Amino acid sequence: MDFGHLVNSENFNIRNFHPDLWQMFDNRWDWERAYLHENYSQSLNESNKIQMPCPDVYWFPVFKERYAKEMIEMVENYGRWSDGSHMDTRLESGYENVPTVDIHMKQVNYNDEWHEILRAYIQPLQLRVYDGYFNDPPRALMSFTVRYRPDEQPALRPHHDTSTYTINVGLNRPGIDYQGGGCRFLRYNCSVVDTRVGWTLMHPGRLTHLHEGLRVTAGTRYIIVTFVDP
Ligand SMILES: O=C(O)CCC(=O)C(=O)O
Ligand SMILES: [Fe+2]
Repeated sequence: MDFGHLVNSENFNIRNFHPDLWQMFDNRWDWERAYLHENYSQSLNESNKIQMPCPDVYWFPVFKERYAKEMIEMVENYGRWSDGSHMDTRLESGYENVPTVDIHMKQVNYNDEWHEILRAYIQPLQLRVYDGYFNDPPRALMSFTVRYRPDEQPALRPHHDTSTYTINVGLNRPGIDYQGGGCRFLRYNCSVVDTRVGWTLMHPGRLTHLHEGLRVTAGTRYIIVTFVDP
C-alpha cells in the first residue's frame, strides 16, 4: 500500500534544465523512482553474482534511461564543452594530462548531487567488489561528462586515471547512437564495447588497469566519468 508522500517544492530551481535531476535531497523517494534503475538493488544482494566483463572490471545497472537522456540534454543545453587541449583553466594546476572534450559536474552545479550519488549508490556497490576498501565518504575531484565524435575528440589514448577506482556510466547506445567506442584495458586485451545505457563500469584507476577510449567512427558517444579517491 502506498500512503503517499510529501513533496518539498521550496528548493525547486527552475533555472536548471531538467530540474528533477537535482531533487535527490528534497524528494528522494521521487528521485529514486524516476532515475534509479529498477534492478539497482539486486547488485547489493549477496546471493547475486556481479558481472565482470574484464578482469577486476565490474558493471552494474545504476540509472534508468531517463537519467541518461536528461543528463545528455542538460549538459548539451549548458554547452560549454572543453576543447580537449592540455590547458584547462578549470583545474587548479591549469594542466590536464589526458584531456577529453567534457563538461565538469561543478560547471552545471551538480557536484553536491553527484557526490551524494557516489556515497549513497556507488559506494555500496564498490564494497561488494573491492572487499576491505572503505573510504567514507568517497571523494572525487574530477567528475565529468565526456563527448566523443569522429570530427571532434574521437578517442582517448592509453592512460591511468587519477583515482583509486573509476566509474564510467554509459549514457547512450553503441551501434545505434554511435558506432565504435568503448573502453579497452590493455594488460588484458579486453574491451567493453557493448555498454548499456545507465549501466556503470567500475575499474581500478592505476597500475594494472591502463586503458583507452576506443575510437568513435560515427555519431556521438556520451559517458559520465568519475575518478574516485585520487
Ligand atoms: O572512453 C572510455 O570509456 C574511457 C574514458 C576514460 O578512460 C577517461 O575519461 O578517463
Ligand atoms: Fe580513464
